Amino acid sequence: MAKERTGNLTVEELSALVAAKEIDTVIIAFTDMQGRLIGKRASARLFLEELAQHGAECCNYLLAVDVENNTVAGYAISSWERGYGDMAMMPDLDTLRLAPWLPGTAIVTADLTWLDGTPVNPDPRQILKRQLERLAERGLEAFVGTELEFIVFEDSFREAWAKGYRDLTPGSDYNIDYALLASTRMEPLLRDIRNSMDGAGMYCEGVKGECNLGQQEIAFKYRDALGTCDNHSIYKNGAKEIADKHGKSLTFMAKFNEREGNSCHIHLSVRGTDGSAVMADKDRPYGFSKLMEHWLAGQLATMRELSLFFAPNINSYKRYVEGSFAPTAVAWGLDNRTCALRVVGQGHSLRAENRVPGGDVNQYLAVAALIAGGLYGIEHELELEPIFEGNAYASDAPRVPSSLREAARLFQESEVAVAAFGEDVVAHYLNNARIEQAAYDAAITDWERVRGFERL
Ligand SMILES: NC(=O)CC[C@H](N)C(=O)O
Repeated sequence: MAKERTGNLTVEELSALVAAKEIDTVIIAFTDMQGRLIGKRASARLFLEELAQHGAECCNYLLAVDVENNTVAGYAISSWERGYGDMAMMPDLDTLRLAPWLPGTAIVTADLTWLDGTPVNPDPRQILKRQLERLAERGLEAFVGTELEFIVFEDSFREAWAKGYRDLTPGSDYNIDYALLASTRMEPLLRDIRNSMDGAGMYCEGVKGECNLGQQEIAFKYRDALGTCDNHSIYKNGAKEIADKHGKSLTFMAKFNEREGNSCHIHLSVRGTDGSAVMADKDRPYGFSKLMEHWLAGQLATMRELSLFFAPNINSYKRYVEGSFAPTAVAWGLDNRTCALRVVGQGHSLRAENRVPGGDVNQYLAVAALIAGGLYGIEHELELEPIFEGNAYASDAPRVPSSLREAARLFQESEVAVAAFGEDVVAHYLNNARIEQAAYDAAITDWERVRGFERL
């Protein structure tokens, strides 16, 4: 059998590529609060000689700025008072990979630590790792798939910026759900993204058109939760870099216009660490084990209070529109796309698809929240509410929060969040939400001018 080419690299393989002058640059990267891939490019030689073992420093404000990279107040770990010192990006060498769309470049994902080696608690990757440890303490392991949708535009990123993101030309002129013809026009870009990600160690399953103009979804095979979340950031950043090379742009924002939004459905299945199908029991209703019932019940019970981690931006909440395939009802159903939790699969693959996150989600935080919710259900042996059948948009089920303000208030009152993530992490992300809310409250939008300038 031919050796599977994965795109992942060992340090020895990297050394050989550096010696052969095929790789000269290593990007050391982490995912920030906003879900962006952040880091530095290092000479591959320096990486091999020093950084692989000792890490690379970066300013600790990288976990304490807003989207505009403004220094903003209210963070315990990072401030003018503390002198905005350094933290370290410690490469996780298991994540070393080629980045075939960047000449001569490899990428490694890093954990953030203080200079004494202790973890930086608000680092999204560490937040997820702690929840994975809690699962492992119960003999459980999570497998995850994230399904990012995005919208392609003919305009380059710089043209789109210069136009204030108005009057852009989408990659198609009509709804292209599963459409092959119009998607073919985008295929040079889409294929480049897919093949590049395969070459970076991901298993790309394919691509399909979606409902909005120019909207697409590239699917990747599920894998261990941490691996999927690491891949997610590399893919998201890489897809934009590749679009840029093609002179086009694409966006993952949750709701670009009043048509269909960009989702990031998260599929999460749980197995015993011994490989057993702990969520399935064919002799019980729907084939769910008691554990599965508690797990789903916990996710439903905590969905509203943890939604800040599913929907982190002002814009995220505009996606929750009746009849848009984005959920509004906190309910579960079997293969029911009107419910927030859509249960699918069987045996090992029996799982809930959480339809709440949009393309703007920070995947580490969302998966951490799903695990925290599920564990809460297991710990308290919560009973699963009856299945929802029919159109959940028209139901009286509790609603997904309708604004960042509401989500932040619920998160602030959440005992589950404090117990699972720690007070410092909760305070950190509440500060981020408050700052984003304040920036929005201070902004005067196009919508207001169009309505008010002449007519009011
Ligand atoms: N494939 C789908 O179910 C579409 C999802 C929809 N685009 C959303 O924003 O939720």
